[in-house]
Amino acid sequence: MLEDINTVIVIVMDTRDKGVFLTGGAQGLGRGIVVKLLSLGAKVFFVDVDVERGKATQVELQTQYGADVVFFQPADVSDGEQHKAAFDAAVSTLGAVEICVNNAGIMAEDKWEKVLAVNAGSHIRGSLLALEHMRRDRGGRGGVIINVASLAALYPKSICPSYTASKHAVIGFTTSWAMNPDHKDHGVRWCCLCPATFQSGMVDLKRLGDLDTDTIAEILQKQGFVEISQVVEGVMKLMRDPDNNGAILEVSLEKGARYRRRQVVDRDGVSDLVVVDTY
Ligand SMILES: NC(=O)C1=CN([C@@H]2O[C@H](COP(=O)(O)OP(=O)(O)OC[C@H]3O[C@@H](n4cnc5c(N)ncnc54)[C@H](O)[C@@H]3O)[C@@H](O)[C@H]2O)C=CC1
Ligand SMILES: CCCCCC(=O)/C=C/[C@H]1C=CC(=O)[C@@H]1CCCCCCC(=O)O
Repeated sequence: MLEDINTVIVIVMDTRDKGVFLTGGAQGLGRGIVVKLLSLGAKVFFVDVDVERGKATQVELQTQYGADVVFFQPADVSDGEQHKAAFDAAVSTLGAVEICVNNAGIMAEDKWEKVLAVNAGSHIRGSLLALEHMRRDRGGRGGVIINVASLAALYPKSICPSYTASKHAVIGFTTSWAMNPDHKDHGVRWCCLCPATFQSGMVDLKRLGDLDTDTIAEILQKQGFVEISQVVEGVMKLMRDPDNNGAILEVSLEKGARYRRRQVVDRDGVSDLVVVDTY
């Protein structure tokens, strides 16, 4: 029992008064993460391209948690200027950003350039903005960057190749920065989240382009959905676990939350990174 109480205290202290910047917070997983962080005492600045839904979410959450702890700014994060302006506004509003969650994403195989710009481009830009601001060797406070990828980042998915490519890019970028030789001086942890399918605005078969929606609906029905609350807990685990720089956390219905390790192996004198199983 005492152990349980201590655990709760550690979690609360970890996020209380921390400044959070999150993309795609108006609905779905992003909104779930915002709500959880507010309930743990963090201050959250979120952006979304869906202005109406973003404003409604802000009003609802300000009523529940207070007008001085949650802020919304409309921004299309596939546009570099809008994204940077929003990040800068978050820093001046919150004082500092210590947690950055790059979450905004789309599934639209008939618009592959947009898919890459949002799912990969905005995660890369958001991470670089956050690193520059957070890094201790340049006067920042350190922090954690969480990039929302997908199980589709770890396997090929024949029904959504562009989406899958965008998510593979997120893993490659995030784990590469985690291996930076100056990482300890930066004081910034790099993490990836790889959830299985969950019910959200994205699971709208009309948005998958020309694909056979009946087949996909059948696959999804058979696979089942992980709960958003389980995925949010995965994000909290990534934030809390102190020694998980470079972590890839998978969250699935069958296996729950489990880390996947990438390891450096030496094959014939050539160093290589491979995904190995869980720990
Ligand atoms: N729903 C699922 O089954 C899974 C989703 N994911 C990932 O989780 C993340 C969140 O997705 P969901 O909550 O499912 O989707 P969602 O569609 O419910 O929410 C995504 C939010 O991102 C916003 N957004 C989209 N493009 C944007 C842009 N250019 N600028 C700013 N905001 C933008 C949307 O307006 C929306 O509010 C995405 O990165 C997605 O790829 C990962 C695995 C499974
Ligand atoms: C097990 C695949 C995990 C992919 C999860 C994801 O990032 C996106 C999920 C979906 C969003 C809208 C959809 O319709 C999604 C499902 C498409 C993936 C179906 C995978 C079927 C397969 O295993 O090949």
